[in-house]
Amino acid sequence: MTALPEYAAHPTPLLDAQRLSKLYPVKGSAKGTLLHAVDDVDLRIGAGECVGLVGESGCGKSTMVRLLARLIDPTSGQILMGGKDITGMTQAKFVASPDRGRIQVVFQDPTESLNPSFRVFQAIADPLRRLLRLSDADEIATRVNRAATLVGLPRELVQRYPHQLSGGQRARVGIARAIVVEPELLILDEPTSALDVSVQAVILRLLADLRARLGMSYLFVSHDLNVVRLLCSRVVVMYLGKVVEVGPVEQLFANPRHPYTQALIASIPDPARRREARPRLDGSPSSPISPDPNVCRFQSRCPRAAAECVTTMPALRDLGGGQSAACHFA
Ligand SMILES: Nc1ncnc2c1ncn2[C@@H]1O[C@H](COP(=O)(O)OP(=O)(O)OP(=O)(O)O)[C@@H](O)[C@H]1O
Repeated sequence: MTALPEYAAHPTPLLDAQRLSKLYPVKGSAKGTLLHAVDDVDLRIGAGECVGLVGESGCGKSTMVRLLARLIDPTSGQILMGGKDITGMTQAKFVASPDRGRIQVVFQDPTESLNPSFRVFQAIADPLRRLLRLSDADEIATRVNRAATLVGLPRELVQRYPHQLSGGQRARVGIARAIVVEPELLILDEPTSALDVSVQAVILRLLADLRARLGMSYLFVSHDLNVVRLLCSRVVVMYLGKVVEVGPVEQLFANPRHPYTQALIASIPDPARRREARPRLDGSPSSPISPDPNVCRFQSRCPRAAAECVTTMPALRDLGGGQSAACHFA
């Protein structure tokens, strides 16, 4: 796919994937039949930029994540990190290279990515030892404690095992493990989909805060367009292994060009329609605290018309301070 004009805003991208492909043999089919899990994809992420990657299940998002983090080798194509080709070496060599710490991934299910026999401290210290080859105990402790504080993990939890934590706390440990090596790019692969809705909102706000504080770039992979709209400035839409549309988030939502993007946006639940269909429980249209969990309690003070509210997650609308910190229009 040729570069689109919006890339011009990032002339020297932090990450520049060029014509990236990953082909898998199809089991049970005629010999030589290949599945194009990722098919000739260009993707650029600017320094400090938050890019959303969306698409339906099976379109190739996770394969893209694994390729970009060099967890698997591409069939063809190049990945440049700060202008340096990181596909020149095999995945096995990349793991041992200093570039490994520049890209970190927060996976979907924190439980799966945490070693059950590691206490939280060990879990966060592990990438420092493995990727940065640190061995000084004081330096490791300082860095682990700093990362734990940044993600809001209380000190007393640092000596616990993963099974002694809540889902939200485990998610924080997963994020701390990723940021402890101070990556330039954080890839978030559906980071909240395994969490309760109320915890999702808190973790999304934490991620937004961390990006603002640490200046990292994010690739935010999600099937939830509302969340992508809240957090990202640019969106990449994948369909059947290909990128079919790229654009600034508001432009893409206002004027989707590709039929698949149009269908994705049309499938977003319309909160305004739900509100009309459902009678107010207290019978009072002006009640400041809505009993309807699908109606934002800050709606009366919101500069946007109710129909324009992008947030369908009730808890995300309810983060306090008169207007949600995560609200796109706050
Ligand atoms: N190791 C593999 N071997 C063979 N096929 C694979 C492999 N990994 C992924 N695929 C196939 O590649 C395609 C893309 O899979 P991928 O997991 O990247 O999609 P996805 O968009 O992340 O889906 P989901 O949102 O459900 O995780 C799918 O058809 C999948 O079956």
